[in-house]
Amino acid sequence: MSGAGRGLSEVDWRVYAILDPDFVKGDALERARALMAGGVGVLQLRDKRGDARKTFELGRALVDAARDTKTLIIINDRLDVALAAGADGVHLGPNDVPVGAARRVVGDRLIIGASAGTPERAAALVAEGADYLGVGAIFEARAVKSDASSPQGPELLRAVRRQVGGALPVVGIGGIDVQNAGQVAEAGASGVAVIRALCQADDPYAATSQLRDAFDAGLEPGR
Ligand SMILES: Cc1ncc(COP(=O)(O)OP(=O)(O)O)c(N)n1
Ligand SMILES: Cc1nc(C(=O)O)sc1CCOP(=O)(O)O
Ligand SMILES: [Mg+2]
Repeated sequence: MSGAGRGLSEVDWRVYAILDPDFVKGDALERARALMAGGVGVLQLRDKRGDARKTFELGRALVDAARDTKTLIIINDRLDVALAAGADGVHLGPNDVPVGAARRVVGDRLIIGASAGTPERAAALVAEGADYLGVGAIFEARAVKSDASSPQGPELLRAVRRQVGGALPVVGIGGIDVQNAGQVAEAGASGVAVIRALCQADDPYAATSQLRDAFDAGLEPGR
């Protein structure tokens, strides 16, 4: 059960927005509100340059803004900030607190997401207690994350699904947009995690539903 009382099975993973203040056009909180109105199921705060206080303050504002919505709020990297801000969860990568250690501290109080770049890593993270996986880089993403892997293509998602089965949500990440979201759905992902496609869209509300439609189209049989 998440910090806000929502169970994992109630979450709509199809559009997972990552709000990164370094890439947001305009005001971050205003954009977050538009994304929530557009129906993003998950919104991650990825604040790579803010200090803990600044991330806490924006995180807290996002938690307040999400209160009467179905959007889950996740904090990137910082377990302490996720707990203090009352977020639903934390997303942990290879340079963050290990998933198993985080799980021992928070039990079921937080959803714990983790980054997997290979099927083997995905299996290890599931064993450590991850609730969902972010898998990438699917397409080119080094303009946003300088240490992202070279593009692995949707085949990486297929390989991760073969390894971990359907037991937990798996979102693709890296260079995903309305043009290629369908390929990510076809490869077995539960959703698409995106920065530029939503942080830089002129109309974030419309962009959210376009991305969801593109993802859904990839799920249609015989496509
Ligand atoms: C949903 C999702 N998947 C992967 C990542 C990447 O996390 P990480 O590898 O820790 O890299 P940074 O984003 O912290 O630079 C993510 N943030 N979200
Ligand atoms: C934060 C992040 N993680 C990645 C990974 O491969 O783990 S790629 C990436 C950047 C995603 O930004 P955009 O949607 O604009 O490509
Ligand atoms: Mg990280």
